[in-house]
Amino acid sequence: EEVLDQGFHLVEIADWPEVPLRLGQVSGLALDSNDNLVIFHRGDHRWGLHSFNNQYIYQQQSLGPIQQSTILLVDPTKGTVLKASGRNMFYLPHGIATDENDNYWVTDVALHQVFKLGSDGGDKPLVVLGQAFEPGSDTGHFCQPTDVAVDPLTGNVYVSDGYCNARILKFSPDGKYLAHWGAGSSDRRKRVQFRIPHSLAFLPDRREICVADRENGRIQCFMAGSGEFVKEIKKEEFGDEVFAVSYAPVHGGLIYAVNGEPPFSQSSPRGFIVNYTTKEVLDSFSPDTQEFKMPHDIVVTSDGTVFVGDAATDTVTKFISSEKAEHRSV
Ligand SMILES: O=C(N[C@@H](O)C(=O)O)c1ccccc1
Repeated sequence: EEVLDQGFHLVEIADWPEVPLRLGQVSGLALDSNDNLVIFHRGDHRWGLHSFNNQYIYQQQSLGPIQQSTILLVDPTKGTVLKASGRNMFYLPHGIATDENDNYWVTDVALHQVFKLGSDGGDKPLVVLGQAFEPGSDTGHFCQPTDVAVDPLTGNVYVSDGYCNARILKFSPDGKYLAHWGAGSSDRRKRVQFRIPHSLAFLPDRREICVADRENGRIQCFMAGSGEFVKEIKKEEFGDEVFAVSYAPVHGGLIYAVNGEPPFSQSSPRGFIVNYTTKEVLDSFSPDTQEFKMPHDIVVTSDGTVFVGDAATDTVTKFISSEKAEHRSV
């Protein structure tokens, strides 16, 4: 029978960007207050099997920081670079988020640090959290922190920490430690043992923070104020790993996610749109031109345009809903 088409089917815009962006590993994506795309990439640095020793100490410090601009502000329609920054600061970029004033919050897994950068593109950070190149698990250290999300109402900052910790921390807008939960959670009822909390999404209409609990192949959502567990979204379609999560406060709340390559890679990773309330998978999508290899972050604009950054193909792919695609002037 004709499946009710709620217009959630996403199709790739193959002619975006108009000019190649010459990216390194794309680790993080964000949107600014004008729905411009922010890309956080690794230039000529790559995260490989020998990047860290077994104490999580970065082994390539001698390479120095990435000399290319690691933060690109990109026009969502053309793909042209509006502003480039983040030179000579980072070693292994990972997550990025914007706050209400279009400041950037970023994480670097080699530095084990979190930075707040002014939107003027100045390279002197406004806030630095953690100790350079020093992994740790107290409130002044991170271990390969993966992402940041900002509560637009309070300005509070959430950090998912990380590959070698298993927790979410909460800071004030100026970087004061407020709370954390995760491994050893205070919420005994719902053990929240994360296995690589890899990506964060703030839900402004629900005042929740959701995390892509990567190796558990699930998304978990918590009350932003208390850290109290709210719900878990774990779908057969996700397979073993969920790499990133994003959210649109429309149609009752839509969760966007990308998964990891299934074992023995019989199929390629995909993007998913899930109804937050019913947990129903409304659509799954992948590029027509080049299959996803390691889709690493995903963002959705206010008009439903989706961007996915891939840390293995070094690309960003743009998708719009098929109904919009039909009306595109060619
Ligand atoms: O997960 C990994 N990488 C990606 O998430 C990333 O590049 O952020 C990774 C893990 C171990 C060794 C090498 C890479």
